[in-house]
Amino acid sequence: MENRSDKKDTSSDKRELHQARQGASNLGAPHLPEMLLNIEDYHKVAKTKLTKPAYHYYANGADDQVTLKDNTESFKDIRLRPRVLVDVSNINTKTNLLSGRHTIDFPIMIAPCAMQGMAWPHGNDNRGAERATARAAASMNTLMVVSSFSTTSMQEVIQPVRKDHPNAALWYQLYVVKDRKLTEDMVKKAEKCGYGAIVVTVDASGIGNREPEIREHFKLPQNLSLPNLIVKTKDGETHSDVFSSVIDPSLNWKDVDWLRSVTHLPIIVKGILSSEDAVLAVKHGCAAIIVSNHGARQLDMVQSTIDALPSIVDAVKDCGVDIYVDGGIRRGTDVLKCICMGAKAVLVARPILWGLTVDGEEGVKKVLGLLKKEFEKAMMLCGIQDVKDCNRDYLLRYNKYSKL
Ligand SMILES: Cc1cc2nc3c(=O)[nH]c(=O)nc-3n(C[C@H](O)[C@H](O)[C@H](O)COP(=O)(O)O)c2cc1C
Ligand SMILES: CC(C)CC(=O)C(=O)O
Repeated sequence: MENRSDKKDTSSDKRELHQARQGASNLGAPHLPEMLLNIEDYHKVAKTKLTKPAYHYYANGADDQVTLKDNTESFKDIRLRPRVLVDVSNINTKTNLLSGRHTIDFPIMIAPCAMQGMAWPHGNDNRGAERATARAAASMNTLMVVSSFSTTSMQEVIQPVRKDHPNAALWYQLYVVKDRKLTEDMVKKAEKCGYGAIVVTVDASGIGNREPEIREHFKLPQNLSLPNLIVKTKDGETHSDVFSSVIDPSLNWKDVDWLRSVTHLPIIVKGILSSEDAVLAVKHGCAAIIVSNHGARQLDMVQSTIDALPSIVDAVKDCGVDIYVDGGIRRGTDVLKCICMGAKAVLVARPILWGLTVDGEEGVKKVLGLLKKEFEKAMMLCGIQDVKDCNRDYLLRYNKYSKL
């Protein structure tokens, strides 16, 4: 059995949550919701609630998971260099994206995450998960990127959310599929239903070798589907089989030009790790780039994203494109380091999945709220009044005692 339940909150759900909290407390995790103080607390509780295959699909990285560890550990090699006696009675974290196309309250966005239905199998016919995430993002005044591999169709995510939050900011993440007509249809549909940009993922010509999920025989549960791709997995078929059969490994820079020709939406490339590719993205008219190693789920042994970020910023900072970064961000101080290094905003994936698993929309809101609060406190204690003032003078490379 893959899913815990497909019904609305009932007393058995509450019993389950109580048991999960008790289990979590045996694992050393806090059991009172108000004691979930940080992202790792949410992770511990989520682990007790998810099925083993789903947990391994969400949590793990590729091969020996060297980069997975680096993504979080590399933040520790950078230390903060605060300034004092600065008036920080009003901290401003409002951030403009894509030359003012969107304004978000704080520079932390939700990264595209496939198959959220396993984390929150509630709502109409199991289509509530991505909606819960989108509602949480909208009510916190930040942005969500919806995955091509979502378990709720792109229309069914955006339409109900926009009813309550007419300005909800959502972007659509695109996997370019071999069937270019379907790719074009997806892009046009995203444009029609109100998504604000197309985020094309470019680091997945094939799926990474994720051994823990293979060992656990991870498969999308039969009661879930991938409606954007018009795919329902067949018996015995894994998401990796689906991925290999639909994703186009011939994708190249000419396709980025083609994408720009079929939509008016800004194109953002996700999965850039070199300054050369960042420069190419600018040449091919992309509006923004996301420095990402796909949460270390694709190619192991690549650089952590916080280490890849500075040379990319240096290469394209004057070109008028936004630079975003994701990977291993778990604390407000991590966010501050990214912004001081030159990113406009960051994205988080796994923390959102942990919040969604623990308490649906409320859980995602709490996780976003935690990161926001930690970020504001880090700015305050660093003597930074406005996100626009973040720069590398606030950073030190630990052990090398040099400024970045
Ligand atoms: C379970 C899971 C599913 C993901 N699905 C997608 C996806 O559909 N498309 C995509 O571009 N990236 C996907 N990613 C990668 C994230 O968007 C992001 O790049 C990365 O996970 C950020 O690192 P973090 O999880 O450490 O925050 C996924 C990541 C996870 C953990
Ligand atoms: C279907 C998957 C390849 C989605 C994804 O990007 C991921 O699991 O990292």
